Amino acid sequence: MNINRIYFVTGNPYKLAEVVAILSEGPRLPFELQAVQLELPELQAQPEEISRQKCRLAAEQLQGPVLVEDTSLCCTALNGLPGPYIKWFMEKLEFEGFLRMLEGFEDKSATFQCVFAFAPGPGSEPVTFVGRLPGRIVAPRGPSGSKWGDLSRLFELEGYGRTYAEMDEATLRAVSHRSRALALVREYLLTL
Ligand SMILES: O=c1[nH]c(=O)c2ncn([C@@H]3O[C@H](COP(=O)(O)OP(=O)(O)OP(=O)(O)O)[C@@H](O)[C@H]3O)c2[nH]1
Ligand SMILES: [Mg+2]
Repeated sequence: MNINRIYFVTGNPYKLAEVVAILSEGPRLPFELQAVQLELPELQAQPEEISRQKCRLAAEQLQGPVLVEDTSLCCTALNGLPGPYIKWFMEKLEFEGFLRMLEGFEDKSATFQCVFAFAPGPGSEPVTFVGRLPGRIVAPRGPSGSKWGDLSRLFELEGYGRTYAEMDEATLRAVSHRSRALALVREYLLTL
């Protein structure tokens, strides 16, 4: 396939910076990654389908190869909710309300899930890549005002005893849901 530039489409500058940083490590990809700041509609569906829909819209709008990503936070006690709607839950409930929602449940386990979707152009069925990070929801710990907001202070990574906000960048980059998914994206892009 003759691709020399892929658009990474997101409205979130932190997500963009992280994707660029992770992809710039390791073997060099034979494509230029070009950031496009665009807020795409996220239609109601299962996480992988939300990403595929974002990807189809982006490929249509930009008429070229596109990569998008959507992050979910899935609570076991809530059968996977809020999932892809976590952004709106945090905006409307703030962290106190979110914690209250889980108060009645003993099981506080949760998973960060990241779904990338890639399409070589409009009209192509997007391919998806999933990365997961297990943990649990805890009372907030770590600096407030960090780039991912309060959610990062509520999620404690399994096996680390530290919240997302308390982790150092290098360790996170090695283990995060986004890094795990991007390892699969890289593997796929290298086959094109
Ligand atoms: O603690 C965190 N560590 C992370 O690594 C992380 N990645 C995303 N998020 C948050 O989860 C929601 C997903 O929303 P999301 O995937 O739709 O992102 P977005 O709307 O900001 O950008 P985009 O959809 O334009 O790409 C948003 O509230 C993000 O702030 C994270 N929180
Ligand atoms: Mg979004």
